[in-house]
Amino acid sequence: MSERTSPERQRRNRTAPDTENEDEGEKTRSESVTPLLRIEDLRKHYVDKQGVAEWVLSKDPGRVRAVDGVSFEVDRGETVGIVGESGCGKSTLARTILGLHEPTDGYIEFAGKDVHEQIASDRKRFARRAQIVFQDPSSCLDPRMTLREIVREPLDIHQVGAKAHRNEKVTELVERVGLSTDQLERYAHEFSGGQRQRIGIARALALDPELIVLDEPTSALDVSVQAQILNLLSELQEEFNLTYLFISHDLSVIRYLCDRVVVMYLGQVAETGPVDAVFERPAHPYTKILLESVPGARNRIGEEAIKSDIPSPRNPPRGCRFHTRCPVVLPPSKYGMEFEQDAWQGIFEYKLRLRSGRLGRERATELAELTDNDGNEETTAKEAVRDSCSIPRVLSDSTAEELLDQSLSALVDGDSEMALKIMNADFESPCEQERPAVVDIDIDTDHRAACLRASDEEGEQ
Ligand SMILES: Nc1ncnc2c1ncn2[C@@H]1O[C@H](COP(=O)(O)OP(=O)(O)OP(=O)(O)O)[C@@H](O)[C@H]1O
Repeated sequence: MSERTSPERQRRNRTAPDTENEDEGEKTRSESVTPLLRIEDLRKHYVDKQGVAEWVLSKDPGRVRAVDGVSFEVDRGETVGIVGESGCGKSTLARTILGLHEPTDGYIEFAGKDVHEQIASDRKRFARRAQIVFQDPSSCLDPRMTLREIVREPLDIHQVGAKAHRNEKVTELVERVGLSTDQLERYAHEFSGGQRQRIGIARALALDPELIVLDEPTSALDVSVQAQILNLLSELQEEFNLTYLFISHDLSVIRYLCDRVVVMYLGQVAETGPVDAVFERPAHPYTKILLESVPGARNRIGEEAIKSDIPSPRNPPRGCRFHTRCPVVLPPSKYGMEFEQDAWQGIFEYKLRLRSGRLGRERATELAELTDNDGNEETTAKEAVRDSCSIPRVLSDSTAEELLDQSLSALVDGDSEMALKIMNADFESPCEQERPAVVDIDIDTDHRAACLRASDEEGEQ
């Protein structure tokens, strides 16, 4: 890892928070330079209740590592996007930041102060400063309440001003989000999806928050309605000096709305930086795949473009979590970079298939039967396995060739365990061993990625 001071650290150094004079509503000098939100090595693990029997018997029930060591910052007035496939921990991250989940470990700072302490001393005050808008507003809009009551509820709970003032504020908010005051006595179910989302936004704005977490706020809406809501969010941000944390699957929406983006993979940060830098010069293989798999305007994550299914956060791969799907896994250092990349990817694919149990003697025989080679049975099966994993018939490195051949022989003899043992001992990628640190790609723009290839390049500079 670089000896240089990371941008995060540099920013922190110039901000020694002077929070003593921080009266409610008063912005101190330090607030203007301190990031509004600072997350450091945040973890949120759920107790895994899947398989109740196992859970009851086990003294150490399994854990779902939904968020597992995430660090980033959000400056005031910024919009930071959180993107990643379903299940990578985006919502858990958002809810933990807002204090809706207790973190397992790590630190969350809001306006220069520990969120945990802020919540412990005055949960209501923190709730006024940080609000959330959910994907499906219906889930949090009580069907027995009218539009007026829904938007007024936070003001009532927090006892903001007299009743007349609250009603006045409701009218202003309703008009500001593009709804009509004629609709104030209507119930939530009488509104369309887009209108319900406007209600959710008005409600989130009621307490004049500084931060709004937008959890997939437009993904349930039609494209045209989506654009209207995004425009509304942009206008509101400028008008009320809001900071947004914007969670989405949709890369085109992220690019449209966000200043910076955090790409998450299995509970960890894969890459982060300004949207233009990350979209135009992605440094992490996962980001590249996400971007390549989504041509056209509506850039949704094309999971089919990635080699295999996403592993479970219950049992994430060790080392780099992306190594089981990565198309550019590093070759073992003992073979050096002379190992042809294509050949190495084939060898690694063979190893992953062995490890997952997708490849055994039976499968090797099936593959051999599909070929029209009627030579020696063992040779045919070994060649069929090589072909199916795109491994050249002969590797240029003679030691590697000998070891791979031993593994293939064990496989076709029915000893998959030995076949895997050889591969584990002699073909272990650094990506399986080492969790990559998040390193600078471009220190000036705060573009960073967690990939051993990026670390190697940084080390060479
Ligand atoms: N209460 C819970 N108990 C156990 N596991 C949970 C709980 N909530 C979420 N998870 C698991 O944690 C992981 C992360 O879930 P999370 O909802 O944060 O992901 P996400 O990226 O927001 O997904 P999506 O885009 O589908 O909303 C998933 O594997 C999920 O099944």
